[in-house]
Amino acid sequence: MRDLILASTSSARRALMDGLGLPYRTQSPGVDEQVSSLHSAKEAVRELAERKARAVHARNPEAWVLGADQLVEVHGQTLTKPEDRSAARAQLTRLLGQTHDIHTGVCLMGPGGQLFEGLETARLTFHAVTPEELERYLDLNEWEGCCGSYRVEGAGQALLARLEGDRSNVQGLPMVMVVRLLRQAGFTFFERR
Ligand SMILES: Nc1nc2c(ncn2[C@@H]2O[C@H](COP(=O)(O)OP(=O)(O)OP(=O)(O)O)[C@@H](O)[C@H]2O)c(=O)[nH]1
Repeated sequence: MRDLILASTSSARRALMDGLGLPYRTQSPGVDEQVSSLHSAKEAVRELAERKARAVHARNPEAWVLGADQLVEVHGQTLTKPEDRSAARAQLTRLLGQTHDIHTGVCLMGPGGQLFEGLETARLTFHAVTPEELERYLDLNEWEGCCGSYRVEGAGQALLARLEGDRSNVQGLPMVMVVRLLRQAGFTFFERR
């Protein structure tokens, strides 16, 4: 059986991989997530997804390693995970009543150094809500650990006026693409264990 590692500390990514039913384990990528400011959001998430996969693969050269990275892009500005409630309020203020893109880069690295990678974008439009409603949403703390400061599978879906793309991409892994990469790499599914 193939040794598959999810190079991630994200509970949302783990939940998505759990749903797929393939045996896997997780390891923290432990990489510096700084990228050149000259990079576009799409270039940044592709580079960081590969950086995470390579870092864990270097420690586990016989394994298959899946890395991912995500950024929100709104009117040319990129948003990562907010550091505190104030940063989350600023992020959501930029997103409410607007349309933004969430980009996720995915990189699958094999024992022989084979690379399978992809990038997926979802486009979301949020309702404009009152400052009082925004404060009530912030009270739910869904902003913690999420780039863009919302959870599309949680109460944050009440902010969502329109979603184009793979909903799982918003949560952290575009599973339609992840399955495509795994199948390209020769993974088989529904094995009796
Ligand atoms: N549950 C949930 N998580 C979200 C949502 N939107 C973004 N995220 C999370 O936001 C994080 C994006 O930051 P990244 O830097 O790509 O990943 P990370 O959290 O640092 O985790 P690593 O994979 O260990 O790098 C991921 O953990 C995503 O799962 C959402 O709608 N729901």
